[in-house]
Amino acid sequence: MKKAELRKIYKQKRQNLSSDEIRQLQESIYNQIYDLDITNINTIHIFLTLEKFQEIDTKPIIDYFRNQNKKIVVSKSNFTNNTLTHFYLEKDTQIELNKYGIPEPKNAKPVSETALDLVFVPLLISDIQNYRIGYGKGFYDRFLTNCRKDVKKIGLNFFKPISKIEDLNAFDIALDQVFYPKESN
Ligand SMILES: Nc1nc2c(c(=O)[nH]1)N(C=O)[C@@H](CNc1ccc(C(=O)N[C@@H](CCC(=O)O)C(=O)O)cc1)CN2
Ligand SMILES: Nc1ncnc2c1ncn2[C@@H]1O[C@H](COP(=O)(O)OP(=O)(O)OP(=O)(O)O)[C@@H](O)[C@H]1O
Repeated sequence: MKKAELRKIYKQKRQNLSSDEIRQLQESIYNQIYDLDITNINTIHIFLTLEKFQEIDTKPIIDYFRNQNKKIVVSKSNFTNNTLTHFYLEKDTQIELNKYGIPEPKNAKPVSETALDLVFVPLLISDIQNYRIGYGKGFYDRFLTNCRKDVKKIGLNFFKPISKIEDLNAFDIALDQVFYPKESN
C-alpha cells in the first residue's frame, strides 16, 4: 500500500483505541525502552505527546532517562518550512502548546542535531525494513538527515510493521529499530 492510504488507515486505527488499550500497549513499549543498553548514550531526543492524535505518553520515558542522568532534548516545529529546532528539556523548562496542540519548550537552551546520540521517532506505521510514515510533512526526514551517521533512531508505535510501503522516496530514512507492543495487531 501507498503512504496516503496507510496514513489514513493507521490514523483511524489509533483514534479507535480506548484509553485502557493504550495504557496496556504503552507498558510493553516502555519495557523495551527500559531494556536498552544506554551505556554510551548521553543525549536523547524525544517527542512530546500530541494528545489529539492519541500518541504514546512519553512522560514516563523522559522520567526514566532523567533518573539515569541522561540529557533530554525536545523540539519546536516550524510549519512554514516543516523543520524542527531542538532544545534541552530541563527540570524548570516551561512547556506550552503550539497552535497544532504540540507541546513545545519555552526559553530553553538550543541544541545542535549533532549532539544527539539517540532519537525516538513518532510514526503512524512502519514497514519491516523500518521505513516509517508520519503525519506527512517530512519533519523527521529533514531532521534525521542533519543528525550524525551513528545516531540511533528508534521508532515507537502501537501497531506492528506492515510488509512494505510502496511509494518510498529518496528522502525516506530507515530507522534502526521500531518498538511496538508484543502480540499486537
Ligand atoms: N509529538 C509529535 N511531535 C511532532 C511530530 C509527531 O509526529 N509527534 N511530528 C512528526 O513529524 C512533527 C509534527 N507533525 C504534525 C503534522 C501535522 C499536524 C496536524 O495537526 N495536522 C492537521 C492538519 C494541519 C494542516 O496542514 O493544516 C490535521 O491532520 O488535522 C500535527 C503535527 C513534529 N513534531
Ligand atoms: N530532506 C528533505 N528535503 C526536502 N523535502 C523533503 C525531505 N524529506 C521529506 N521531504 C518531503 O516532505 C514531504 C512529506 O514526506 P513524507 O510523506 O515522507 O512525510 P512523513 O515522513 O510521513 O512525515 P513526518 O516526518 O512529518 O512525520 C514529501 O513531499 C517529501 O518529498
